[in-house]
Amino acid sequence: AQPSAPDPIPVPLRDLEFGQINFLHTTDTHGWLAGHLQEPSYSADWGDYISFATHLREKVEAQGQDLLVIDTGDRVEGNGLYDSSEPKGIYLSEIIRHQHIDVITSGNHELYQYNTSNNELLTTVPNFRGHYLSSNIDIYHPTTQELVPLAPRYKKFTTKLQGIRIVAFGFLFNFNGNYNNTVVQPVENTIREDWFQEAIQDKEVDLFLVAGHVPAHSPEYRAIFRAIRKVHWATPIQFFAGHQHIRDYARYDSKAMALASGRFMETIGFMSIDGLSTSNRPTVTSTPVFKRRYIDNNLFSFYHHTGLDESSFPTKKGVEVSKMITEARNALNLDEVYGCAPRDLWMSRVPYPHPDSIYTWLETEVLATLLKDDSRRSVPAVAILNTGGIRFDIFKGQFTRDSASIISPFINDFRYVKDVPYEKTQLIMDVLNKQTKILEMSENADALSMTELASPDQRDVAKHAASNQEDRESQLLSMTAGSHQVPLVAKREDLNIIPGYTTKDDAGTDGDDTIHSPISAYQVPNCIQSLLPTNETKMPETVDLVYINFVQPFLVLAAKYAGLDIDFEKDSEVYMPNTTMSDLIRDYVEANWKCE
Ligand SMILES: Nc1ccn([C@@H]2O[C@H](COP(=O)(O)O)[C@@H](O)[C@H]2O)c(=O)n1
Ligand SMILES: [Zn+2]
Ligand SMILES: [Zn+2]
Repeated sequence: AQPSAPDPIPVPLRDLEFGQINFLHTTDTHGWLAGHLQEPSYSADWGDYISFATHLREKVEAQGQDLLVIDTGDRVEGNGLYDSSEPKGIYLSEIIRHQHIDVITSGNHELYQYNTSNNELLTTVPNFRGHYLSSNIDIYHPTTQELVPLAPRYKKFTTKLQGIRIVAFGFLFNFNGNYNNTVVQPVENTIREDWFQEAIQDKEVDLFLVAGHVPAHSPEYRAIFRAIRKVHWATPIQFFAGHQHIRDYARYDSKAMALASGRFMETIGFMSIDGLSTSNRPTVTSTPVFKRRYIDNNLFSFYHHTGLDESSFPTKKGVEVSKMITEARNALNLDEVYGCAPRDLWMSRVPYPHPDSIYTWLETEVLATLLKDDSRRSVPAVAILNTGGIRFDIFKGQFTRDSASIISPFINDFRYVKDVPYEKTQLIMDVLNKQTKILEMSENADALSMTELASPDQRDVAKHAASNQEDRESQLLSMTAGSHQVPLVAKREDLNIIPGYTTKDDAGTDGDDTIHSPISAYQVPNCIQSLLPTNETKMPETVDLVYINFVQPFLVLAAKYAGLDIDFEKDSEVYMPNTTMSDLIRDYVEANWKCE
């Protein structure tokens, strides 16, 4: 762990249940390779994860079993370790490569910017040659301009000890917000291509492995499941999922499961399968047994699951990588203190609006006081911000350079359109905040989902049904009941129960390794707004409509719905040039949050 990371708290744990093949899975790490420096439950770093995977591999291999390590993308954007370097990501790529990863894929964040996807092609793919898979992404090569697959479409391999014959794919969900140097083919089209159909015709396969930056419960994974089942009615399929930033597990049938392992290095997903027919043992006919576990990323959990301790756990490589992270953080000055937060500000632990809501704080304090273009000082404005642009809570205490990247990593401009009737801006807000898909009537027929504007974990509305009190209480009850059904090795009287994940998924409520008390979660809107004041006291008739540029494609549709004829490409201009949300937050913190 990093020198300033808090010690983990001893808590009751559920064991891992191993099988013929075992998996460790990360997704949506978004640069958090240092772990969480303000939260003991997630305080292990990438070096610790390397030690953990090494020991777990030794442990299962000693039993004649296999271990594979998977990562399903969104490794970039969201933490100072990635976003603070110039160019971005120079330290991150060097650190990540030290983990042995058997199957690795791209997320959408690898594709938003021209440089990020090129960095995948020129650095990450070669670093993980033979392991990086990209079934539905092509890229215009930066030197030849030729459209080429980002990485091989699929691979077939046999595991070391069990001789399990695996055909593996690497998918990205149907993403259309990529920069124009990449092409993401819809999954439903990809699975009709010859290479995919040939790959799934193979009869000598014991397991299909579909790794992807795709939600566990999604039309894309259902389509892949159906395509494989048309040819192989009974071959087991293991999906690894991501993008929604939630812990989740989907059961497609008795032999096809999907595991999603959260976000931001909070969770190391574990999966095992037993009872597979293999090249070594071809005759097993029973239904395989799938087990899943969401491991809290901290040393207490790692020691427990490996049976090791403070002195026997660290490996040479793990310690070296932890040191690389410390050195990178120092070189980037990530601990530089901008101010001290007087209280916690939450994304979804409190309702919105609320005095402790980060969005209420942004609306009423940050945007209202600091967002103003010099040339538009006398013009009132309504500023619209997508809640998904805000990525994490603010904890009471030191607010650092790292915190600024963590809360708001994106280089999004503010733009504006002048003379928009105030009433229409409110209609636009209503449309943006509907949880609907809108079909663009113009030249392309892509559906834009307004929920893309929100924080990723807000998109699965069903999951958030769990935010109401009744459901939380029943979760707590079933969690306690569940704890009787699985081994609870570390349950001792002196162990605390602390707030954290209490996951409910298709296999029940016993997936988390750590028994936690629940945390409240409330739905927040897709977009928030701030009325930027002038000296005028009465409500203006027309305003500047100011917005974060990420919102523009959605705004185009919402404005049409509101009956406005605005050509956003032509009619909008940059508002407060060279200013990002992160800059405004930093300015606010420096001016208002003095440390004692
Ligand atoms: N420039 C950007 C890019 C993304 N966002 C927000 O992030 C969401 C995607 O995040 P995942 O980690 O789930 O892939 C996206 O839907 C936006 O809400 C942004 O605000 N600005
Ligand atoms: Zn993500
Ligand atoms: Zn994503």
